[in-house]
Amino acid sequence: MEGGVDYLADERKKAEFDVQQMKIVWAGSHHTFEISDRISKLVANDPAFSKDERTMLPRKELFKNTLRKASYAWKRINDLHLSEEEASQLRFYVDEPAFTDLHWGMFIPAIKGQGTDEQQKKWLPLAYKMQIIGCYAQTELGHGSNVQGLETTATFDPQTDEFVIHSPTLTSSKWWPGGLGKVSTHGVVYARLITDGQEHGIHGFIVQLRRLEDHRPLPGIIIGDIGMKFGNGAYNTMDNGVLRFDHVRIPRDQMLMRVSQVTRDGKVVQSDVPRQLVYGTMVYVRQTIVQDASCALSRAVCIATRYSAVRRQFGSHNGGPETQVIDYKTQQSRLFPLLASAYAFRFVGEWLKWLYTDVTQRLQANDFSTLPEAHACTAGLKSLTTSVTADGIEECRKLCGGHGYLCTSGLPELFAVYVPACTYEGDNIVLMLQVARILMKTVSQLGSGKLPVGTMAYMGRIEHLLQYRCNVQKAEDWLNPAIVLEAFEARAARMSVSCAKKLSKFANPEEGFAELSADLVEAVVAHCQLIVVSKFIEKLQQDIPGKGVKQQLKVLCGVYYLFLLHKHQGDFLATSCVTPKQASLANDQLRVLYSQVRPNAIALVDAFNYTDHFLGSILGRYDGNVYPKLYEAAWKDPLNDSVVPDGYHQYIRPLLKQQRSAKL
Ligand SMILES: CC/C=C\C/C=C\C/C=C\C/C=C\CCC(=O)SCCNC(=O)CCNC(=O)[C@H](O)C(C)(C)COP(=O)(O)OP(=O)(O)OC[C@H]1O[C@@H](n2cnc3c(N)ncnc32)[C@H](O)[C@@H]1OP(=O)(O)O
Ligand SMILES: Cc1cc2nc3c(=O)[nH]c(=O)nc-3n(C[C@H](O)[C@H](O)[C@H](O)COP(=O)(O)OP(=O)(O)OC[C@H]3O[C@@H](n4cnc5c(N)ncnc54)[C@H](O)[C@@H]3O)c2cc1C
Repeated sequence: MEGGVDYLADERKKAEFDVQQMKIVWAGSHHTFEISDRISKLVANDPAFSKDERTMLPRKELFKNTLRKASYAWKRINDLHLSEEEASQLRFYVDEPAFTDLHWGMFIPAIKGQGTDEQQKKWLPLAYKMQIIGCYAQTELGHGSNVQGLETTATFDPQTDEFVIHSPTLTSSKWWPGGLGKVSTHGVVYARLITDGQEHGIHGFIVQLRRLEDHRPLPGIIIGDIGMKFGNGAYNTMDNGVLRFDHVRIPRDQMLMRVSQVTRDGKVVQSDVPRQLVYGTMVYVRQTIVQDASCALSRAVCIATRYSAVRRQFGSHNGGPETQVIDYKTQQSRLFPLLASAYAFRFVGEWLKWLYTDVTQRLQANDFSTLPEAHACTAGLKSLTTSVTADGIEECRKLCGGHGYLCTSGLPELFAVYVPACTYEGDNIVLMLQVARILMKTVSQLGSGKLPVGTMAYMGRIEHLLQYRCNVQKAEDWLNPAIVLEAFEARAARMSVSCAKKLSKFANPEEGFAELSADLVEAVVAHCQLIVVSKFIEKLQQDIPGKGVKQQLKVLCGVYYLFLLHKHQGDFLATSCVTPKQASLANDQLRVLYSQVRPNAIALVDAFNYTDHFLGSILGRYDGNVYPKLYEAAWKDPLNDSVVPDGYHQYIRPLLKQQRSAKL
């Protein structure tokens, strides 16, 4: 709290659990809580990281300001000798998309994942010290989703032992890479490998783009920013770029050679690692995006929940206070499922991080068996969580009524920054269709004796799930996790099997897949929701200390799955996983759970431990002092710098004068 009156104090007193312990559950551990708490305050208390005017700055100023912040952040990281974990938290709490995200988040991971030991030894120290700044240059003007369709070429020249990087067409121009437009000195550039006139698929190459002396593009390189993007401030702090190559030469050892090598005489040698590792950086980032989803959604929910407790409309009796809008059942039924989803995504993100770490360790030991599971889970969960989060932020804006539309609510910028997550790192539909292929393959192999593993393991009980009948008889039965899991498993399995049956009727499976793709996406959604529900339930099986903490999480878990059951009851009914009566009981139980969330709502968002700086929202202020601050902020708008606006004499006065003379 920043001092002064706490207008939400009464709300905080209603909490039935230990908020401090919940903060630790949210953070993941005492250790991560301590770091994120300390670093978020460090950033919040430093005026150099202020975000106040961000939505009002013209692009050039905005961008320069981002450069200033990034350079200052780097200075603080070094001055304070921050660890890698602390440094990454600092960049997170600075809360401004910048070239550094791509440098640390994709360029370095690409070299780590696809470079040989020797290449890592050469390039990583330079990147870690930021003596070079890198981006991830994959997408082109003509192709993003279809990576195999990229047109940039990397042709081996045996005479000079070099690759010639070239953009043969306009559509082969690299287009979108963050950090490329104005900052990066280097890029991991994805191009079509050609040796001896033969094509060998897409590979990554480290290419220097700008001179280190004066930042000018190297010969043969055309480079710039692709222009303004959606929203004020928002993602416009990022220099997403365009890049063309005119026969640019790089040494042979700058092809990332963990997956395939090109020998001195131009032979392509495949390692024993699968080709899909070329896509490994995307798997890594998709996993981080799931964790980011819980951050973005929790942030919007925190704003909407606090404001809903402050805002009052209607319902005054005998001159008493009006009703807090959070007490309206409709408000609760829109807000609390999002609150529950924020927690659900936190836990599934935690699990996915574990899965990714496990897969990485296995890969290092040349065990590639869990790669398809990692691909399916990261692709599916990235799609599910970003879609729900983007829609959820917009719902939170609506939950804040008119004031939610003001930039000072923080919600418009949050939405504008967040919404491309549905597209970048793989368009959500394209990724869901990847999962659909894996689901269909799993179903088709069920009779072969090959047991499905990991998150698909439930398919191994297909006979049982096809015969399953839900035995809920009263509303409280829906609080039994075993019953819930079976209902979600049966729904997902039946939807997949139904698609597989339809698919088998097509003579050409590819045509069938295309024809049924909308149904397949629905089956994937059911499968991914099952994963999130099951990971939430698994979390509840852990030892969770703190008075009332586990109980609150149980309530939120119930809200999460019963809301899904209610929203998708069409699926559950159509697959006969529940009866209309059972669906109605689920909804009755959901209402009971909403009333249990209500007294704890403010404490549940306090548990995110967000500073007012990070939230960047007057409506979401910790102290709930909304109206005076909204009023104050309005006067800070540049439009209010003068009482009579610029342009009055040119445009308003002649207009008014003309109307007066017309009347006369
Ligand atoms: C503050 C934040 C901090 C850190 C985070 C940093 C940054 C994140 C923040 C913001 C993000 C900012 C920018 C985003 C950057 C980008 O957007 S980079 C560009 C991303 N581009 C994409 O995601 C492209 C999407 N397309 C694809 O992935 C592929 O083209 C495709 C998978 C859709 C299709 O590829 P194909 O080669 O045609 O494959 P296929 O024939 O369908 O499949 C062949 C087999 O390979 C398997 N497979 C596919 N992908 C993967 C993978 N990634 N990993 C493992 N395996 C994979 C597939 O299952 C097939 O397997 P089979 O067994 O059936 O052969
Ligand atoms: C803010 C932002 C930052 C980015 N940063 C980077 C970066 O740093 N580096 C980089 O390389 N790239 C970056 N990208 C590019 C991004 O990865 C691509 O835009 C993304 O992968 C989607 O590809 P696309 O643009 O080709 O979409 P398209 O594939 O053209 O999608 C258009 C529509 O077609 C549909 N569609 C496409 N294929 C299919 C199919 N097979 N079946 C059904 N429907 C289909 C999609 O669902 C979508 O509705 C960034 C993009 C954005 C918006």
